[in-house]
Amino acid sequence: MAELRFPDGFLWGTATASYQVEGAVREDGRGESIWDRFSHTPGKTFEGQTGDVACDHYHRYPEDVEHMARMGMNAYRFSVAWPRIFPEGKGPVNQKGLDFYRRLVDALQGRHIQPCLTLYHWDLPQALQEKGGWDNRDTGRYFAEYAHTLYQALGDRVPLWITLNEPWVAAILGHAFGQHAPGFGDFPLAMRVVHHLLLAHGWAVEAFRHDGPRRAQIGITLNLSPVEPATGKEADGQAADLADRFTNRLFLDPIFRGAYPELPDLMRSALPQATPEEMERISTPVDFLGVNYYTRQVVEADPQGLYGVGMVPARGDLTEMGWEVYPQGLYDLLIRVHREYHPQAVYVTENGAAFADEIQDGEVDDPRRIAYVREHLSRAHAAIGAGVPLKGYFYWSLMDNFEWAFGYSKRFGLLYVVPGSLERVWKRSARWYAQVAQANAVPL
Ligand SMILES: CO[C@H](O)c1c[n+]2c([nH]1)[C@H](O)[C@@H](O)[C@H](O)[C@H]2CO
Repeated sequence: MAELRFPDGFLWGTATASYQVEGAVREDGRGESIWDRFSHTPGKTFEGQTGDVACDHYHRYPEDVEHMARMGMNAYRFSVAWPRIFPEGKGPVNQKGLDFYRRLVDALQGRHIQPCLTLYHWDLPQALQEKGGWDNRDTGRYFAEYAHTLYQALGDRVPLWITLNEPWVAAILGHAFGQHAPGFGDFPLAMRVVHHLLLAHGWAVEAFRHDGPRRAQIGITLNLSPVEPATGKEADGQAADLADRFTNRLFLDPIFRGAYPELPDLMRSALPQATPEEMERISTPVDFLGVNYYTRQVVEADPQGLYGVGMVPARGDLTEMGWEVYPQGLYDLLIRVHREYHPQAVYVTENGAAFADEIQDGEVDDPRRIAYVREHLSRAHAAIGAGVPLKGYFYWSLMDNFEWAFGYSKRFGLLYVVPGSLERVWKRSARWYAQVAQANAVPL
């Protein structure tokens, strides 16, 4: 049978995040996070749903690790809840919180699954938010101390470390558009948060280089998407260039080039005046870039739009999130990032889709998810053939979980999570993905 073989040692994993799967939000000394506060604020999430219980991964992780092992996964990307380690964001360590992640890493290693640890996937301790959150530079210092604590506790048992998950989403959706925690609608604030998150990333990488684990690697995960103009008109091309600067290059340029991209005056003036030392720190070299890819953006010149940019509504094959299924975008993005930013290594740290999954007689047949993953993996394979140092792929997500403001209404998982019982049921895509991982090849 025709197949696309991947390089030996390629990582096949799934991804989750603490607030989306763990639950147990009051257990073993965990402090409140900004997502506890936000999800409990009326009107912020679908039907007021919260991550209080989520998938109860905090207690069910042994079963979940067993599912990963049965799927033949050799990697698992998860995030640590900062408020479990420092309930107040700083100060004395909560040992019980640290012990949970030690148990999780033990379970993964016991099944030969490489941990890939994200230090920050949006669940900032609420106590720090009350001191200004990411608008306060000190938060970045506390983040580096939190990172250092984990480096010491887990060290080389975690081969891959990610400082931040999608700082653009944390900054812009959380502080400019108000759709995510902490729920502000203040653009200048959001641009200060962009800079402070990048400083936090730099401090955490410096701490890693200074006395972190020797054989492990550190990087950052960015949400990236190709931006295309709706037409060949010059105005649409300019809109696409601006959208690319504001979404992709806003983080790629500081991290890999040590400077922000040219931005419109209003946007630029909202960024704090960065000193050369700060840009040096932000661009402390990383070992890899994590790419979260879901879809492309198509934009047009629109005087009513933000900075004159209008998003063209996606058409064609759409997921439950309304995102266009556009596998070619993954190839285009990987090639662009490789040629323009030259990361030493790249991982697809998230790629996946929500579809209207239904369980019937204990079965979940999800052919669209199988097609989605097969098409994206074929583009990833082509990118490797074109020279991109792609070392692994993490499907989002291991299981259906708390999809932020959408609550549990969007199912991305390979495992269907039964409401109420939280029983995990393999979707057909889980069995398909297991075959891919075990063969290290995609059947065509
Ligand atoms: C445009 O999609 C973003 O890159 C993106 C999509 N996703 C993400 N970022 C987040 O990293 C996850 O926590 C979400 O659950 C996941 C699915 O929505």
